[in-house]
Amino acid sequence: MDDNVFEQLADKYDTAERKKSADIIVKRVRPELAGSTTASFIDYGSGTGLVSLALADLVESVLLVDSSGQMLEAAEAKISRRGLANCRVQHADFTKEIPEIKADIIFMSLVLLHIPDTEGMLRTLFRLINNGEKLIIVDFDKNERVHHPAVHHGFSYSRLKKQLSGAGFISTDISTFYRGRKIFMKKDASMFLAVSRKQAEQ
Ligand SMILES: Nc1ncnc2c1ncn2[C@@H]1O[C@H](COP(=O)(O)OP(=O)(O)OP(=O)(O)O)[C@@H](O)[C@H]1O
Repeated sequence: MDDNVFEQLADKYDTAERKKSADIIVKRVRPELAGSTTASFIDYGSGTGLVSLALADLVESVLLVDSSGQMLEAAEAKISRRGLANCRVQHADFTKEIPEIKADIIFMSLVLLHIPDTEGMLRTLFRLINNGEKLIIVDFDKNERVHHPAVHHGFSYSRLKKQLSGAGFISTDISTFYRGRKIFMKKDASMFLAVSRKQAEQ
């Protein structure tokens, strides 16, 4: 398929709702990337790049990783149309196979909730982050109104912090930054941002 077809696919996937939530997330994440102009950045579970392509001007390079080839083809079409020379894509599912890649910052937005083994994923991400650098997670706060067999119903600060420290991170700052109507499985919900640090080599 040519770029045009994938742009149409992105248009179909990038609904008004998804764009709105991506805009809210981009606004919250941009200040976290101040001073990161030399950083390599991985967006794990990037989808079509709605969030990370809007962060690309703040970092040295962006690698969009997703388990869906179609999402990545749509992302690639956007990258080439916008001439984003520092962005590329990689097809991977870290729950199945972990590629030989490293980054200064790994970012994961509304993806951890889809991954059954939270601790296993956090340990994997820890290994891929360069010493002294960080993991940024955006996800939903724990929400008793949400019930779905394949999705975590959000995360509590205390449990997630424990899991992050179990994975090796030395510190985590978490804060809720947005509350919205019907944003999580059609239920009212809130989103948090967590920044976890990996110790610099001693
Ligand atoms: N294990 C995984 N590894 C890499 N990418 C993943 C994995 N699981 C999901 N993704 C990607 O993360 C993105 C978001 O996940 P998913 O498609 O399940 O949610 P969604 O369709 O956006 O639904 P929702 O709106 O409920 O979040 C998608 O681009 C998907 O391909």
